[in-house]
Amino acid sequence: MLDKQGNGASTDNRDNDCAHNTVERGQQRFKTYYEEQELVDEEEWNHFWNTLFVPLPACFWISQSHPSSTRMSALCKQLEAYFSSVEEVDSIKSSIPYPLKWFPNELAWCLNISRQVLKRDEKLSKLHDFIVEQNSSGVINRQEAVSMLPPVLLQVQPGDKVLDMCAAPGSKTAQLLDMLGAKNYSAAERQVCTIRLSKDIVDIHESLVVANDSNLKRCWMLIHQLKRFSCPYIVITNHEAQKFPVGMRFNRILCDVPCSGDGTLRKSPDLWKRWYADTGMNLHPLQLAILLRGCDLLETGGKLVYSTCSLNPVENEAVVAEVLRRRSTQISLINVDNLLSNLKFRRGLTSWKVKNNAEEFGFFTCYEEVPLHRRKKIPPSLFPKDDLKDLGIDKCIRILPHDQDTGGFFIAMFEKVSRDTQDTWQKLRFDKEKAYMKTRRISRLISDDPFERLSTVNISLLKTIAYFYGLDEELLSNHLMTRTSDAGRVRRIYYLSEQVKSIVENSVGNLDRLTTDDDNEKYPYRVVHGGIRCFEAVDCKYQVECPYRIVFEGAPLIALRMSKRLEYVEDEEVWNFLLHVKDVIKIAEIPFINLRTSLEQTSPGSVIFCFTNESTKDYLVRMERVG
Ligand SMILES: C[S@@+](CC[C@H](N)C(=O)[O-])C[C@H]1O[C@@H](n2cnc3c(N)ncnc32)[C@H](O)[C@@H]1O
Repeated sequence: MLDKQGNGASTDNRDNDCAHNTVERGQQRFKTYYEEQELVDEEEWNHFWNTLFVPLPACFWISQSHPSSTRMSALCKQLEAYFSSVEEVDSIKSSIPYPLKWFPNELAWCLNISRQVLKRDEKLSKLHDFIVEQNSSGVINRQEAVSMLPPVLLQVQPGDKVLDMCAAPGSKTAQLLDMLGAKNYSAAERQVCTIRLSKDIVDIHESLVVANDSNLKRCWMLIHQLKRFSCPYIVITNHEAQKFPVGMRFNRILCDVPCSGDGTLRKSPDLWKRWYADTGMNLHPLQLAILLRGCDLLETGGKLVYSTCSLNPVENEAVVAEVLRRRSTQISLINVDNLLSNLKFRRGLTSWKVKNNAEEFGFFTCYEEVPLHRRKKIPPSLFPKDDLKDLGIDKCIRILPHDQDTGGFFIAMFEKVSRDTQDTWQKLRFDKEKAYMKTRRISRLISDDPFERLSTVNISLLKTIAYFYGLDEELLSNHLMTRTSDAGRVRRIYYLSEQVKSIVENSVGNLDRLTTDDDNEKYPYRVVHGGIRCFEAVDCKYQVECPYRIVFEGAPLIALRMSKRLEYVEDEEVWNFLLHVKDVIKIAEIPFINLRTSLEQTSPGSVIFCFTNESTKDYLVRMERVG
């Protein structure tokens, strides 16, 4: 291993220790590369370098959409005060929580202690258990501090159309959904089937969040991560972001591209042995293509955040500068200083060198130095040019690990200042047609069950549900969809907002119904998931009028519109009683006469109780009468 000064430190078994050697070589490559880039001043180097070997503090953000968020914020402040007053125990003293000053409303906190120590130190076991519990119940979300920055900058508002181009595993999408006001239901709430009746869910339908990732398995991770937000306006798509279908425009785009990730070396020291300058260079064309497509998908006046957890200028400034050149009349960089007061950051670099991989310690300073036979692999866009100041590259920001005890990160924020030029538009149309033809060819290979309107697949089922729950037939007809065209095989029924519906109706599975010459912007999306599940089939052993129950996620949305099987309850005792019902209870054993009578008069199927008492207001309980 290198010592903290970056010199080779000898260990007795070094020659035999292959793993150590590979780590050491990675560290040496990193050191040579970034010293050459003059990422930090010479006198700062040791501080920067040493920090890379210190584990990261544990950080989390508090979900503002969670009913316990106010309580949690207050608790963090109390903990801060309490820990500050404890004197004798070092591990406790050093774990004083502190709020991230740049995060709005003091909703993000760090403990001055790594996750590993928090796990191991017995004195901190209660704190550790508490954090794990709060994390699994969705009140807090553990995330590296710098990785919380892009959603903070995007400042999404209800009504926004948001695209997260490389979204998996979804920590930033979760933050975006939380900011949009999507309701976040805790595991505990799920267990007891209690949910908040959220009136604003009606008003936020106009929002749209498309979470995309090119890796299908990681799209499934996205579904898992995001399902705690009961949200009719989310779509998860599976595209290479650089080829994301053009047509629909977004006013907020997150472009958190795949990168070499050397800003995460503190969290994942394993990366040292895989650290090569080539990684960043090889990713540069993909990052450039994704960002270009992002800019093309942006509405005029819309904002896009480009981010990487890499320190490497070829993945950062070089990509941003090239996009500014190629879309010079349409986009510009935004100065983020005012949005991030209290955050220490460095301005975008205006000079860097490109690694010459033919030589161990060689660098090119300009494109002209690249031999002709290697120019195919080393594009000119990797190099700094004289125009960087004019392009405003200093508006990009780089967060260095030693400045405030974080990981490394890079961010550039763009605004679309004018519409696409005719040229860009022609090219996009061409891309679109190519994508359409290609998707047509491969569509038979994709086992993608298309979304179908329930009204088309099985209108009598729709009518049964509408009648049974007292729901408006027209509303259901407009929003309910299922993923089969076989009337007899409908198991899950989803509620999709208008915009989500229009996306899924343009999906690969519906390809045969699309045409490219349609001015209505038809293009095939590959939809993995959309909207919110509301009903599912039950295989009943007893007689039911409607064999479809209301599922947990969809209940707040559906309950608001039900005129049957919905009871308002004031008595707080009933609430406490229902919370503690385990599994099945006999109606005759219910100690509350009103509740008992009401259930006796209700036929089998889902029933929803809404609570009106001050302390339980806006919560509801979903129960099944099973016989
Ligand atoms: C840096 S991670 C994104 C992290 C994510 N934004 C979050 O906060 O949880 C990059 C993601 O990009 C995906 N990816 C890689 N190449 C892609 C491409 N061409 N188009 C879209 N996604 C891609 C990877 O599967 C990976 O999930």
